[in-house]
Amino acid sequence: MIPFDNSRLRQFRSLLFLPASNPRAIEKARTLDADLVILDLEDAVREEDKDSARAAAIEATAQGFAGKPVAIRVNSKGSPHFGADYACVRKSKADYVVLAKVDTPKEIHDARSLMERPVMAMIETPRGVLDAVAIARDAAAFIAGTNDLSASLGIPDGAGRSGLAYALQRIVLAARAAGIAAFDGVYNRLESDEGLAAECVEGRAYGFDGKSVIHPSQIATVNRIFAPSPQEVEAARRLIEAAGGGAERHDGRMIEDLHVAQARALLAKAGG
Ligand SMILES: CC(C)(COP(=O)(O)OP(=O)(O)OC[C@H]1O[C@@H](n2cnc3c(N)ncnc32)[C@H](O)[C@@H]1OP(=O)(O)O)[C@@H](O)C(=O)NCCC(=O)NCCSC(=O)C[C@H](O)C(=O)O
Ligand SMILES: [Mg+2]
Repeated sequence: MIPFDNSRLRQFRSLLFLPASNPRAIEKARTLDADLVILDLEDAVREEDKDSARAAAIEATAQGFAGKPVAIRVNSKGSPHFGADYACVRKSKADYVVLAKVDTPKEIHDARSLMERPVMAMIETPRGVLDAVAIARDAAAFIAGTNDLSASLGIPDGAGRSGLAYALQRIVLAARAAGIAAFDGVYNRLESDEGLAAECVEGRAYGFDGKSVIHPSQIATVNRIFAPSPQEVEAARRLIEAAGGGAERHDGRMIEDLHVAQARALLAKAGG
């Protein structure tokens, strides 16, 4: 099995999806500040474009994304496209695979050995949510598929995310129990920066490491909100400096060693 650098995945803030069938988007992605580029072979690509999208994904990963890591999202294990998709990944220079609609731990285990890449699992089916703890054991990271989940749970369009709360918490819980990264789903609206920002704040409060994006205009907001703010960085530095071990008073609150570890993790996410 291919090992993966978990500490690198925990640093990602924005995961940019784009259809592998869209050459302009591929070109554009090379100039953008997303932390991970995901070339989609699944729902964003029309049936008649699947073959050319695979060829484009191979070519795009060979050319690279200006040093940025890149993943290919493949159709689920049960799909008629899975075989050709996995052959595509094997020929590509993708750093990661994103496997859509993961239902069982076996799918991840098999994909990891078939494709010889770390596999990020999309948790976007009721069964996937319920089996998340076992699925996390072989996954490199989780990505919440909030569109598919909402649809399969019967949550009406525009009803907000309250009906997803249990699933989102379970995705983060299972990821943390296995020590892997967890990323929030996409925000579909393209012209509501406020709505996107609110969903990022909510996602960070759930414990997600970062968020999926579908358009260049969403990257800056996600990167800003999922990176520690200058105030958080300053507070973390002061806490580490002040801490002497055990329970102590600091800045009008109690701190212990776990808060020092938390502050160090925050500084690592901030880049030092
Ligand atoms: C959503 C879009 C279809 C909107 O397309 P469009 O209106 O044509 O975009 P713009 O004209 O505003 O684009 C401006 C320029 O930016 C480039 N662009 C657009 N999107 C991307 C992108 N994602 N990555 C890179 N570059 C992008 C355009 O090419 C324009 O460039 P230029 O012509 O040079 O100026 C479109 O944004 C899009 O297709 N987004 C990605 C959709 C996608 O990948 N969906 C699949 C993943 S989401 C999902 O499935 C979640 C999950 O499974 C779940 O269940 O929730
Ligand atoms: Mg989906």
